[in-house]
Amino acid sequence: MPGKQPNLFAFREVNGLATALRSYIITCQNAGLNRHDVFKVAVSGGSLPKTLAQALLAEPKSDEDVIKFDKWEIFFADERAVPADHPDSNYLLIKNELLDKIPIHRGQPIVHPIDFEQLNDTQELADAYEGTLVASFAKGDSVKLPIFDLLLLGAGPDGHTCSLFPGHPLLRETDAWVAPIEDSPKPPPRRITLTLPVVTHAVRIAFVATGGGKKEIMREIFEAGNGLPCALINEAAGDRVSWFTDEAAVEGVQFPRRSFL
Ligand SMILES: O=C(O)[C@H](O)[C@@H](O)[C@H](O)[C@H](O)COP(=O)(O)O
Repeated sequence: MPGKQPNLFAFREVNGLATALRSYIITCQNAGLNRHDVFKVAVSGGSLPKTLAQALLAEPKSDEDVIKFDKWEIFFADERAVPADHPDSNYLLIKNELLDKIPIHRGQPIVHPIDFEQLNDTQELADAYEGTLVASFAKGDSVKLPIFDLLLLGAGPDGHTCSLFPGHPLLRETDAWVAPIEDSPKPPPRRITLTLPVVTHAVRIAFVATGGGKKEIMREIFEAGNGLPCALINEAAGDRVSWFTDEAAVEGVQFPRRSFL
């Protein structure tokens, strides 16, 4: 892998992973607040929201260990083409796991769901969500790409992340910030997703991948690459990428682990 390598952290248990993830997110949050007095983060679905909730809802251990939700602006890395109250909705998942359990004062944190109730056409929906990103990240200026402070992503057993699937033409998208997909190999087929250039442009990108079911694809991502979406992100963003895994997920993976300080 050329250039700087991603950080691979492997924890014995998800508890240790969640503690480290909390501390990593606070570091990213504080950097975002220093930069622009807001923390702009995008999240995806799968098992991530549950681990995220475990990390973020934990009791603070010190005065520095503070999650400033009132400064957060939360976006979605991808979404399925279903209403926000549908069981397949990533928004519903994160709402149930996390948002309903944190204090919301005066509309803070700001949450930007992708709501298929308003528009059912995936291209129109992608354009509308891109408009949401433009309003937040560009503010009237011409900006080539949005810069998220942090993306919190999962890794599928086929090496997909967001709704960017292996071998899919969407991986070659260079202009759009948000794109529709009508033929996702993982159901449901209709979705919208952040594009690869947006993902790799983020200040920090964190993947959470746990369980022995991930070890084959983790080997492929870290040892061969094979153009898998997760590997493309590792290659493009290098040490801006951090993988939070458990030992089961990286058993046999030939790639140096870093210790989490
Ligand atoms: O939209 C989806 O289909 C899921 O959100 C999916 O992208 C998920 O994030 C990965 O498959 C990892 O899932 P796990 O973390 O549950 O393994």
